[in-house]
Amino acid sequence: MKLRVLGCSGSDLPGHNLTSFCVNDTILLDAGSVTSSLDLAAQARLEHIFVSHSHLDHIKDILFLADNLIEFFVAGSRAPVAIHGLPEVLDAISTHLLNDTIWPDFTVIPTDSPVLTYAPMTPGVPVVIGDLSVAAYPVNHAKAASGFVLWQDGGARNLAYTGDTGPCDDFWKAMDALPFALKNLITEASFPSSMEALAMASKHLTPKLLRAELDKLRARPDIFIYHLKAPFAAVIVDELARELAGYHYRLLREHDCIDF
Ligand SMILES: Nc1ncnc2c1ncn2[C@@H]1O[C@@H]2COP(=O)(O)O[C@H]2[C@H]1O
Repeated sequence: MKLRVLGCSGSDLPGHNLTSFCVNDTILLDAGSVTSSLDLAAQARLEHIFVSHSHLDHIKDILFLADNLIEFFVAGSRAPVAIHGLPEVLDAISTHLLNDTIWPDFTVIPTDSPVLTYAPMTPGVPVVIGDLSVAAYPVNHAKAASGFVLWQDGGARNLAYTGDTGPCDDFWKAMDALPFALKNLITEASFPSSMEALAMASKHLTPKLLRAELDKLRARPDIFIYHLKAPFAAVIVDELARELAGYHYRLLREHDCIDF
């Protein structure tokens, strides 16, 4: 599976795009920076959006994407873009965002061929899209949040994405219980270790907390780190080098294109 980084920052600043990854040109993992990263033709190829949680930095471009795509739906010529996620996450988007107050409800317009549809996920139950399977596993962030595991070829190729998360046990237990060995992990390091109290209050990780989380895993995947808060990035990078000594890891960058 080909993953393109549209945005991987924990901050919205020039040169720092909010979280969004594009998989195989048709699937988004989160939608923080889609419409400013992909041209219209690329946006029109999108068929599925997997939303980890309902914080604005992970969903805001669902709004602008829906508006951009309406011309492709007038004739009823294609299926709606499916928004996948935990029921609580989709309820939050429906209640607080696509509610005809903050933004038009593109799940009912155009009436004969809506742009968007909700596809609630049950944790651990895969959504199958061609030869790719995607399953949600709860993490510790916001009111409700999940990461996702994506796999192909019976698990021979696989990737887990935690989304934003603070310390949690269940996600790591689920990763070790997968019927295949986890090979790749995208996870977060938002704040420096000196800001652990804020990280815990906002349900995020520091390099020190991340190390403790990784030590819960029996699997030893390659690690890809995202969601650094830009003002603290230099410190976080230094701390990661110390805390993750012995782990194979790299920092994600916008425009990275990785074949998992
Ligand atoms: N209790 C808190 N105190 C200060 N900042 C917070 C708190 N909770 C959340 N935040 C900030 O609000 C942000 C919302 O998006 P993030 O989860 O990326 O990161 C979060 C923190 O930067």
